Amino acid sequence: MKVLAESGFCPSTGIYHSKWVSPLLPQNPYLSLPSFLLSPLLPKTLHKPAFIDSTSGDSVTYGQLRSLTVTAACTLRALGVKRGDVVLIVSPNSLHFPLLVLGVMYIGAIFSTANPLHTRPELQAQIQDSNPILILTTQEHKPKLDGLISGLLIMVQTFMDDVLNHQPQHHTCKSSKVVISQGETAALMYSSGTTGKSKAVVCSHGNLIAMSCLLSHVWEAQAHGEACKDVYMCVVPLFHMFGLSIFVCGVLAVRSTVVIVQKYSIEEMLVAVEEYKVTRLPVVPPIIVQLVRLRNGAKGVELGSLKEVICSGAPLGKDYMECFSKCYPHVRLSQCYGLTETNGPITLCDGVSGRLHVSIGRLIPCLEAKIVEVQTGKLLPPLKYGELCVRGPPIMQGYFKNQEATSIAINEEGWLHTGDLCFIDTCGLVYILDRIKELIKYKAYQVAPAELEEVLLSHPQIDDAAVIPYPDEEAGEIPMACVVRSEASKLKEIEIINYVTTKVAPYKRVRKVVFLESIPRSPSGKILRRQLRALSTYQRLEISSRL
Ligand SMILES: CC(C)(COP(=O)(O)OP(=O)(O)OC[C@H]1O[C@@H](n2cnc3c(N)ncnc32)[C@H](O)[C@@H]1OP(=O)(O)O)[C@@H](O)C(=O)NCCC(=O)NCCSC(=O)/C=C/c1ccc(O)cc1
Repeated sequence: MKVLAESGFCPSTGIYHSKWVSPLLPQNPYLSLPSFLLSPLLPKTLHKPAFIDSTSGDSVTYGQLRSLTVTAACTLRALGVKRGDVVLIVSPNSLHFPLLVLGVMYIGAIFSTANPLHTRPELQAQIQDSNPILILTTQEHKPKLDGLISGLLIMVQTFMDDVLNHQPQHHTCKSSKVVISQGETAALMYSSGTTGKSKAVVCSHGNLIAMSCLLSHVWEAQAHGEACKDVYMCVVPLFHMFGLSIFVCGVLAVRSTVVIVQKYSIEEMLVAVEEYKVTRLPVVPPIIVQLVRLRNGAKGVELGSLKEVICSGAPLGKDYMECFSKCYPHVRLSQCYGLTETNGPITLCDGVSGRLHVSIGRLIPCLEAKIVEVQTGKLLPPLKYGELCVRGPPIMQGYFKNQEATSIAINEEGWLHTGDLCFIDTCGLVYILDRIKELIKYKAYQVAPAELEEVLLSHPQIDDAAVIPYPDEEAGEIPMACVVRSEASKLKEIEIINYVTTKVAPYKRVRKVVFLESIPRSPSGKILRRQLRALSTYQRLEISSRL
């Protein structure tokens, strides 16, 4: 088997291999994510802050994180949470969030999250699917959850008060430590996948341990063994995989510090970057857009400590990349790419510079990729584009209780379909051209058209509907509804927008409507989304010619 050194492509198998030497992943089959991340702590790490709250300045050191994880685990046990039980967290970012993740996983329970902006019916659907025994939430979000669960509903603050009050007893808890195998489920993280409604991704301890090791391997190489000196800022949600993988798996593995921002605003972020001398800032494209606008608005932001801004979660326009580099010449802008289904980033820009930053980087160690021609299934060599499929240790176990969706996403050989149209160049750099999957990305949040179509069809005056992405400078894309009104209906755009608004989380709102005679469908009834997207392009041309 001959692998081409530059691209990592093997012509005889059609597989692309990571160019990184694979680090040895932990071989012990009985290892949990918390034990892997926190067991061996050097004396100098014990007193180093792992997490800092940007507003209050409160912090949790690595030593405290370890002991509080054990106490949180004991407190959960005392509440009746057992191995295999699901614990759902409905909370925005906070200093306690990572501790809750680790505490739940420490006793072999399963950690799950929901966006706190979800409506009561959206939360109810998720609760019915994962059946949590305990929900931890905040006062603000409690009313939406009251009565939805037969188990316990506890405030994060109350839970934390309990944890902090019981700390001295943690030795008794330690003695009852559970032996957890790498194959056990650690988390259920919801994702729309390539099609349909939200589904729970089953993440094993082994998946998350692999992600931690692989991120740490690349970051250490990039920082010449001094990755612990970096200070990260967390402005993206920890309840999604992008945030969770970077700020819990990656950062703890390299023993860096994370400054957590509870509620994002560009002003708060910039003040905190300066105050805490942040060096690496993972963001999503709308934040880059805001940073560029701010600089163009001549506000004096220097971001002197910042070395790298890492953008992911949705496509970043080339123009904005160029503007950003002009506005902030001392800051390297790089991209990375991953899915909830890959448990975090699977490509990283490891120091690429110049024009190459339009690439999403190279495959992380231990990852294999294929570029598959969509029509024929043929495997393609460098510079030819097709669907990116990936295989390796961080790839999910499957979708929870959903064999059908799992077998569509992952084939028998373990290849995950990403639903993204990509090519890999002769140097092994990966580029995304387009999305084959149905997803819409509003501010890098996933919006599943099928979910909004169901809401639209529930309106008595709507006969048929389809939802497609419509480009938007600030949000990346907005959901646009194509609607067929029932006969004699005079339903207006604003009425439809308001109707959907009452039923879904704010980021899923339909923000534009067009009325059609019919929705183009295949003979089997499938919406022909490409045709509709062409129509949306036509609409834009029409609008701009009228301006
Ligand atoms: C920081 C952002 C960019 C901006 O925040 P924002 O502008 O303050 O707004 P929000 O997003 O918090 O809120 C959305 C909407 O809800 C509204 N909202 C707010 N709270 C309220 C309220 N209490 N009442 C009613 N309305 C409200 C808010 O005003 C806003 O409305 P609008 O202005 O119309 O957009 C935020 O959108 C954000 O964090 N986006 C990132 C999302 C994200 O993490 N995506 C990744 C998903 S996981 C995944 O798919 C991939 C995994 C992955 C893995 C590895 C990788 O490398 C890459 C990816």
